[in-house]
Amino acid sequence: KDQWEVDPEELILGQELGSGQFGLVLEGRWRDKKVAVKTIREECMSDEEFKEEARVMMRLSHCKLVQLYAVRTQCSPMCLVFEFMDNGCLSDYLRARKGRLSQEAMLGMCLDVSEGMAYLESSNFIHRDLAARNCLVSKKNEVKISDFGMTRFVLDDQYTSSQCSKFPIRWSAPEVIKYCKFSSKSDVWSFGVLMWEVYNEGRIPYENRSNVDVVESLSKGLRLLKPRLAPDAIHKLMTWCWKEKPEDRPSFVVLLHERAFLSDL
Ligand SMILES: Cn1cc(-c2ccnc(-n3ncc4cc(C(C)(C)C)cc(F)c4c3=O)c2CO)cc(Nc2ccncn2)c1=O
Repeated sequence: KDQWEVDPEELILGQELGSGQFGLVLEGRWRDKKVAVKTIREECMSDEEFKEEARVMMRLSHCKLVQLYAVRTQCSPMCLVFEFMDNGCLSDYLRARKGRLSQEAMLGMCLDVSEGMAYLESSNFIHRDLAARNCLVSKKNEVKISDFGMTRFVLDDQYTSSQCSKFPIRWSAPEVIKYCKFSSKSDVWSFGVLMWEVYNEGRIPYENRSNVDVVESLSKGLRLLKPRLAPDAIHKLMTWCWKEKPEDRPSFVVLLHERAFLSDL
């Protein structure tokens, strides 16, 4: 028995949190902690490679990543036991607090995400779908990164090929849209869009444009406009994240040390 294998007796399942990408997500209790339990339907995830990956994901541990505590792979449906994030996903959180978000709160959210992403970057782990909808908010209003790397297990090719409707075009770097070339620098592009979401209180990027229009305007060098609430220094960082060439974009560790992010100023 792998030490990460959860003991079914220890896991108490509660009510539904949502129907996640791979199956139901339930509230639960595990070893006196409140948890979120993700059940994984076999038909929507390739089994073996996932088990191996689960061990990698459990080794990724950082205060700004949603922690994977344990997995149950020995019986179906497989399930993943995560730390519980009381305030749900960041996009809903932003929309619910529209008009009430302070500058400190918005800057803090961007800092939280850049810290978690700098850790993933240093672990050579690419998220592949960084967006406010894939970040979660804790009881203490900390933002943590969720579902990193999980797109690789999505069997539904509506998600995975960039021509299809469910592909996150509005968060994707040009080289991802054109050649599916993922890297930490393509995560940095997505982080720029996430900052835009935060300072636009959860609005959809390129709101009234179709995916085709978005791709076309990006190729002409057009970019998202500065959100009304964003200071110039933050907008400058966003546009740096949206440089056409990946090598011209900052790394997360460089972003972390940017003046606009140094909260001690
Ligand atoms: C850990 N966790 C997960 C969730 C939760 C619930 C339902 N779906 C999801 N999602 N959301 C998004 C998602 C996205 C993917 C991609 C492969 C990247 C496309 C893969 C997933 F597997 C999920 C998933 O499972 C989550 C996110 O994994 C909700 C929590 N908390 C709350 C609290 C209050 N209200 C609602 N949720 C929580 O603490």
